[in-house]
Amino acid sequence: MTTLSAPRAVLANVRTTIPVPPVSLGQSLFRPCVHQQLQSRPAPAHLHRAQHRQRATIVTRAAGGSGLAIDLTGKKAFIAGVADDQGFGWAIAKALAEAGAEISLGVWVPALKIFEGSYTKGKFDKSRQLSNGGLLEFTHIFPMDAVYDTPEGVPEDVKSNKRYAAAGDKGFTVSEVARNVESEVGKIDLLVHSLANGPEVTKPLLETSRHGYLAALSASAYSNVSMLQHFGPLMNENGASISLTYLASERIIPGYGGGMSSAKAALESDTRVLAYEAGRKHKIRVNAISAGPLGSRAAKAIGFIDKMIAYSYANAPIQKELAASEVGNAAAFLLSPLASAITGTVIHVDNGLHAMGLAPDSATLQTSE
Ligand SMILES: NC(=O)c1ccc[n+]([C@@H]2O[C@H](COP(=O)([O-])OP(=O)(O)OC[C@H]3O[C@@H](n4cnc5c(N)ncnc54)[C@H](O)[C@@H]3O)[C@@H](O)[C@H]2O)c1
Repeated sequence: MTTLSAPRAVLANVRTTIPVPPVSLGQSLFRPCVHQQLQSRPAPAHLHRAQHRQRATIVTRAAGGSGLAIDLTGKKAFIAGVADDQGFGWAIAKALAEAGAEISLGVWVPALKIFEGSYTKGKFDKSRQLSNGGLLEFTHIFPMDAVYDTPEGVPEDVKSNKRYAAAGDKGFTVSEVARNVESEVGKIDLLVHSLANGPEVTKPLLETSRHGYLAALSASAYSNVSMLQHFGPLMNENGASISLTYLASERIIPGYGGGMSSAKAALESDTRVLAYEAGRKHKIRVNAISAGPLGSRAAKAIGFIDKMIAYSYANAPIQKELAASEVGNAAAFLLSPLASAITGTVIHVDNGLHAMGLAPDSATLQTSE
């Protein structure tokens, strides 16, 4: 395990060398055929224009007392669910770094080699730029698989899988990663769960198997319980955690299947119960962000993210494409002392789409009586 001041230094010391074929990122969610289809489809022109419009930065220090700053200097964050620079996890890492926090990552074992390779080759260098001229650094990177809690619970075929075997003898289960974080990073202040997986996400709930449903719940909801269970004891008082959820938990979103809507509903319900339990036990806060659509790697695998982005643009109160950085900034606020009285809450960061009860662009509304 390592302290990373430059990509090469960072990744040279990462404990794992996991040989993975280029498209092995989560076979269930990252299906190359769907991905390619989406990449070849041009996005609507207004989306290109809107894409980079929202790039708010976090002021790490209030200049001359003017303004309210998010200051996380001296805070240590652990973020599970970063495997490239396109998703919410990366944007949250960046926002927390802008605010001065030290960041460690838990990277999904099957994605680690690719992440490591891209990082080392400088593929993320542009997105690592911080507003102070520095670069986003990760002090430690831990191999992790959030569907396993203890080594005893890892099936034999996973243990013997070469990618998992290469993850090293310190382990990748949630309890082992928590132990590794404690010994190599020390106590942490901020915990981020930015991961989800549902092997049958493209199937309607009515056609979802028991196995697929429970797998979605395990990877996308119980993983958060497990993280708080194992990381809670090593969090400083007044620390905070967040997870990422989606509107499909509370409204019908056809196409978000495989039990993923159920998993997000569980995640949100758990946010309330865990806020109480972890609040009393560890004096930490627990919240969730319900994010609008973003064309992340995971979302592209679902198959209709471009349409969801266009739908949101057409129908949300604020007509612009959601930038991952907006979720990052909201996360930085929720994790900061500025949100010290906010816990057990799901905050929508979706340009207001959740508040709509009618789609203004509906063809039905255009027809004359
Ligand atoms: N993209 C959207 O439109 C959208 C909208 C609302 C909420 N979300 C949520 O945001 C979170 C982050 O997703 P994203 O869209 O940024 O995509 P992403 O692909 O950047 O992140 C998902 C991450 O989960 C990791 N992962 C999958 N299974 C894992 C496991 N068993 N153990 C550890 N890590 C695992 C992947 O490696 C990946 O890094 C998810 O909870 C997702 O449901 C996404």
